[in-house]
Amino acid sequence: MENKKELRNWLDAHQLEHPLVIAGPCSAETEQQVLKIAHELKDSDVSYLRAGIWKPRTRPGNFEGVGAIGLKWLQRAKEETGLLTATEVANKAHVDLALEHDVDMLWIGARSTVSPFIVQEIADALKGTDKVVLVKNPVNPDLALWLGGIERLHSANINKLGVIHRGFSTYEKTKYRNIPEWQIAVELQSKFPDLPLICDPSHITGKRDMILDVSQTALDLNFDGLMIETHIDPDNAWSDAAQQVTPAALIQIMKDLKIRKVMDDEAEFNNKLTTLRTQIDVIDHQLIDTLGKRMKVADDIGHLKKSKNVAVLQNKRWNEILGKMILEGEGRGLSEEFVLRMFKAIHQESINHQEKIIKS
Ligand SMILES: C=C(O[C@@H]1C=C(C(=O)O)C=C[C@H]1O)C(=O)O
Repeated sequence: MENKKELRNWLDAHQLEHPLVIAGPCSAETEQQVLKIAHELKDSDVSYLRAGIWKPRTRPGNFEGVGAIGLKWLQRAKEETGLLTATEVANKAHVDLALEHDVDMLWIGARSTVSPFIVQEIADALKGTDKVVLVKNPVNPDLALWLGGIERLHSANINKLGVIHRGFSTYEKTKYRNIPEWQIAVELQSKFPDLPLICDPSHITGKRDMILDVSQTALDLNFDGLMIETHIDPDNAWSDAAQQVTPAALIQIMKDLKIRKVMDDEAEFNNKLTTLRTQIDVIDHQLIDTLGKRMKVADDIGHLKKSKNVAVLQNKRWNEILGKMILEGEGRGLSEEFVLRMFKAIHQESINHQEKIIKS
């Protein structure tokens, strides 16, 4: 699949002056709950009312969604408020029911995107549809798998496509529920600049008080829209209580978000930008040059180790370097996380160089 301008058509047709907003409860719970949320969101920036009807839960025994009856509640919400509707589908039966109930936007969840069999089944069931279909990233940070989902839908003649970035699972405990790994979304944008890209800060953060901050980052990275879980009584929600916000909080988030332009034509701004970018280019050149020099020293160490039959990995020395560099980084405004990532990558390259020498 190639990038093409038309990929944006369905989004442009909304003629919005703000990011696309998809909001509503994690799960549809009762008809009254769905209708109340819809009415509270009716006059906001929200275009699509979302609600989970079938909920894929990590472990059995939790609330797994109300099922098809919830689609009738969405239909009624649309009739009463004019909001378009959106829900997750995970197999052919879901697709058939969603289409029967005229759901306007369907998305494939992160746990389904990992399975090409499931995505293909959904693509076949949706063949040629004029509904909007969005693909959430797979739970593991695999851009090819994510794009593979889009390509399967595209091959089934579905033209109103988009992607949702909901973060990636990790075994490590972090401040996020699912770490954003923004560079994956940035890479996706550079491959498909016209494919609408939506951020789901609710699943990235898992916590309502971090949603504004992550939404702002997404907009600063040129995301086209936001999907935010919204509930009239978040603390008593039947699923994902901690990450849902009230409709009033959602409206406030929309007010607080700063929408930035992609570029500005003013000459003075552009001159300054060019000067600063020239500085970055020079520094990047120095970085590569310095790294090349460091690897040459690692090669010399490799030869030395080979001559005395000494192991490549030297944990004590390595941990000393890491400790020192974290401190030095701190003094220069570099986060521990960044210094660790960067030096782990450098260490791996150094090991690869020495391995090559020792094995030769
Ligand atoms: C270069 C060495 O080999 C390995 C690579 C290191 C590095 O690149 O800094 C540090 C320790 C070793 O694990 C060394 O032993 O000093």
